[in-house]
Amino acid sequence: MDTLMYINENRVRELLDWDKVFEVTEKAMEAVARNRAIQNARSVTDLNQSNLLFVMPGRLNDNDNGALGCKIVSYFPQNTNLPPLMANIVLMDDATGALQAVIAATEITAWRTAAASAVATKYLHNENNKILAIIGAGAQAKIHAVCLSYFFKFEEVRVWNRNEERAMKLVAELNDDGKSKCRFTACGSVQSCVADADVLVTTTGADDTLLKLEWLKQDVHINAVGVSLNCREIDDEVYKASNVYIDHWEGARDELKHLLDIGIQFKGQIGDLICGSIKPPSEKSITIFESLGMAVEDCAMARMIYDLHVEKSNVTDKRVVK
Ligand SMILES: NC(=O)C1=CN([C@@H]2O[C@H](COP(=O)(O)OP(=O)(O)OC[C@H]3O[C@@H](n4cnc5c(N)ncnc54)[C@H](O)[C@@H]3O)[C@@H](O)[C@H]2O)C=CC1
Ligand SMILES: O=C([O-])C1=[NH+]CCC1
Repeated sequence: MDTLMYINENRVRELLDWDKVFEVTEKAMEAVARNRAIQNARSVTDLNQSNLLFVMPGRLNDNDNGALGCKIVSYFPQNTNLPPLMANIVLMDDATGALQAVIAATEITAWRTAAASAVATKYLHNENNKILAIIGAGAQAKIHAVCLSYFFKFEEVRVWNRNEERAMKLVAELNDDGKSKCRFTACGSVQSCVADADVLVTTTGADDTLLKLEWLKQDVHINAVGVSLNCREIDDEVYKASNVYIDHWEGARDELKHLLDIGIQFKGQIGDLICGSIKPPSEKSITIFESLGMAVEDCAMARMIYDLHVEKSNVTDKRVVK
């Protein structure tokens, strides 16, 4: 009988660990700069100007984390009983292209996106990180609060959301969790949230501008995570005053045309910083990591989860479709 190996969200959650996810994500970002990754610009299907379908194929050439895979992500922002963003990865045998497993990737997407921001923060703003400001209070906001407070010594993590109640609910949850020593607070305005912030994360994908240059510290690092067809959550003046980094050129040329159109020249990929082929700015300046998300990060994560699952479950027959 044919059997399909499906690794579900609960099992994926059991196997995730921040140090490992950071290592795998950093290696995938580095592999992009070393030309050991294949990923074209992804396909983004506009279902109705709000709901989106992303198809993200990639291949990562790496002894430990190498993989061939394709992630399919749906983003239905109005979902209430289901997560707005849901994803699955089809993992294939690198040598033959045969199907190996289908892996639930909603958690993977959250974790590797936050880990990519942590990697970017490590290379662009590794010191004096006291205040973290997060714009938005959805899945990405929550996972960034958890991840960045795990890797950096923030004293305070502030959250702003257009619906303040949701921000208050999220910070109550984070404070109750007790895993982090820092204080989580909700703010009534974007301006009060970002004032004096050392690191900032934007997670709304809003098509109206939320973030103004005059509110920001002169050397704040921004992880710009929101992605939508018309994402404008950061004002053009902020980009013009900043050193802007990307995760991969193929995606940036396709999905960040609006920034190229206003004359922004990207300084390079985060992987280039990891390899040392480019250096972070020597002068005090605002830095932005314009995160789109990469298929090869998902390939690396899928390989990690598959290997851990097989090892820990004593799976003897690794073939999926017989
Ligand atoms: N860079 C990357 O690798 C990834 C980026 N994303 C993007 O991150 C964003 C957030 O994803 P999730 O947290 O899963 O979504 P979510 O739906 O759980 O959270 C979105 C948050 O943004 C707020 N928001 C939405 N529209 C807004 C507006 N016009 N003004 C102010 N606030 C607004 C919502 O109130 C909510 O707090 C999306 O744009 C998604 O496409 C998601 C996964 C990976
Ligand atoms: O990389 C990713 O998975 C996504 N980026 C934007 C929405 C989903």
